[in-house]
Amino acid sequence: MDSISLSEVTVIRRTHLGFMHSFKQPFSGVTRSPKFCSSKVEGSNAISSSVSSTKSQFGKGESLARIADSGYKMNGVNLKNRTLISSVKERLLLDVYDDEYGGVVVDHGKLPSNPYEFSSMLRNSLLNWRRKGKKGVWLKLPVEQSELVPIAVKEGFEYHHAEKGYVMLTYWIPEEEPCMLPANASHQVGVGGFVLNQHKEVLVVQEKYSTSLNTGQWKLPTGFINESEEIFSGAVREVKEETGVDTEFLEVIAFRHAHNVAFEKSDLFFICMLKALSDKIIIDNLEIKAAKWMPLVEFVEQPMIKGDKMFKRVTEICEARLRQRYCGLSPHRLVSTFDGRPSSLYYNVVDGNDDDDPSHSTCTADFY
Ligand SMILES: NC(=O)C1=CN([C@@H]2O[C@H](COP(=O)(O)OP(=O)(O)OC[C@H]3O[C@@H](n4cnc5c(N)ncnc54)[C@H](O)[C@@H]3O)[C@@H](O)[C@H]2O)C=CC1
Repeated sequence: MDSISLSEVTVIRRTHLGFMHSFKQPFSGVTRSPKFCSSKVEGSNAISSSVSSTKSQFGKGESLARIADSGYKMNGVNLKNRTLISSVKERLLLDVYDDEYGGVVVDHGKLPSNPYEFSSMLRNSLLNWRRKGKKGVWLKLPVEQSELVPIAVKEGFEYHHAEKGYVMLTYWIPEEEPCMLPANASHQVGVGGFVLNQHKEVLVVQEKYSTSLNTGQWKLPTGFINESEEIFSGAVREVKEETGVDTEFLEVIAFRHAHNVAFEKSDLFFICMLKALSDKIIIDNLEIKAAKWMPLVEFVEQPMIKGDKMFKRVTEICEARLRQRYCGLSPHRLVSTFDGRPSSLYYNVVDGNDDDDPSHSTCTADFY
């Protein structure tokens, strides 16, 4: 770990005590004393005078290591050896690891439980990171330590994203450079299942909750995929959950990209063709009012389908696929050296005579 300069220690001690002083009441989260950010606080004089006399002895920027070697005593703490210094430094700075972009990620497993300690360590760490030329700071605060959130915000951290168990905050240090931290995830991902049975009937549902425009309309089963879930398995799961029908995923037939759909987030909606493996319908009463098999010709003639450019086009594409005049995308599991992880690449092979992998042809799959 790097040494920390005396001038930094001055600031550290002053801000730490200043913070402690401002909390005469038990820590209360958002409400805080106006003295929170003040460095001119009662009790800091003794420290600054004692440190300034040390400054004249060692000069500005002198390292703690040298002070320790000299057996210097500061505020009753005898800094007489490096072990002690290292323990002082450990208490002063948050544990972090470097990221690959010149920034740091705070180790959330080693956050101090005491808010006062956290505040002090965060300030000291910011000074230290700034001095080292660090760029972005990622600070994940678990819900069990939510009392630390207002402290970080007060120090200039911004919300990046939140999940049930934590909030992630970020801080961009270089004032002269634009913030390069990537924004939070911008999209939700939905799936819709076009399921046909051997009688050329489409599986359709009526949603329990819908806009007045959609009320009573028969539509394809739709839903959202879960975190770490594949599009192909999400589509099969959604159809099964809503209707009880088992299916096999065949192809992504098209996808729609829309913006400002859910709390300013965009929406990617993958329309998937699935092969029915069972017929029996058991609806999910929580989400679905009714479900049934509807003849394809009847489905196409519905006013909501005929009168809507998007639904009409989707249906036309599905029909073209049934006539084998169109080819969707099927998933292929691959491991890339880029990240060493398996992932799904969706593509098709038009003529089926691909020397590399003829089985990749997707246009010949049967639907029923
Ligand atoms: N529903 C439709 O007619 C259409 C849906 N899509 C796409 O399908 C995908 C999934 O959308 P939908 O099935 O409409 O999802 P949705 O908005 O109906 O949500 C799915 C289910 O989550 C629950 N839910 C959602 N928000 C809730 C809330 N605020 N409070 C309580 N429960 C809530 C409900 O049980 C709901 O049935 C999206 O990508 C969307 O763009 C595309 C075109 C039409």
